[in-house]
Amino acid sequence: MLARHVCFAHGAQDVLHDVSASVPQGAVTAVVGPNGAGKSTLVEILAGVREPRSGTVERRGRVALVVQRPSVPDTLPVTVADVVAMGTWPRRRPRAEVRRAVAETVARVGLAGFERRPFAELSGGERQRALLAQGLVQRADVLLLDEPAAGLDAVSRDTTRRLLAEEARRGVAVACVTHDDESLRAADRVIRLDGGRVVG
Ligand SMILES: Nc1ncnc2c1ncn2[C@@H]1O[C@H](COP(=O)(O)OP(=O)(O)OP(=O)(O)O)[C@@H](O)[C@H]1O
Repeated sequence: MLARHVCFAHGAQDVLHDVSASVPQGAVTAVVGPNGAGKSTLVEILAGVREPRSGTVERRGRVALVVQRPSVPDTLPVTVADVVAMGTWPRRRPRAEVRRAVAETVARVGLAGFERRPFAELSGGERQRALLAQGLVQRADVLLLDEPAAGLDAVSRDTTRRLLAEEARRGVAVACVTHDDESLRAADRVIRLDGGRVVG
């Protein structure tokens, strides 16, 4: 995946200035920089949920985006298994295969036994892991994540890093916004943003 000369404005103000960056297959790319640097905006543009004001994004294959944990109404009647299964919606698969993939992926993120729990009843870190599972179950060619380790304990952060490395090993182009030094060290490549520009 390749972004070329991307500019993006929230309202009248540009928050990304002439950003060019690549997210190659088979590698984990960390997207780092201070608060407000434009990391989430860049990931949303790479994912195609926002359109650049100018510049281009070249995408190959299917893209999965893992958003930061959303707040959900307590009464929202969806379970962990439902949230993960939503990741299978873009590509129709036989029901038995969906069930198997959901169970496998829930276990990969360490949530085995939580399948029937209402999503709204999970802790913040558990929700984040369910959303990671929703991204992984898609088996997309590009996996984009906005701070997947935010609020996770050390063991879960470690699991998340290992899962992203596994995805990269099977050829996925992984890009991950992070503030965490361990994730930065574990990444194969880095896109460093500051003030909406690529630096360093
Ligand atoms: N919906 C919005 N409307 C107006 N400005 C916005 C909006 N979303 C983000 N911004 C601004 O765009 C800039 C980049 O925000 P972005 O969320 O991409 O930064 P970030 O690097 O992901 O920050 P953080 O580390 O705090 O998550 C910031 O100055 C922010 O205030």
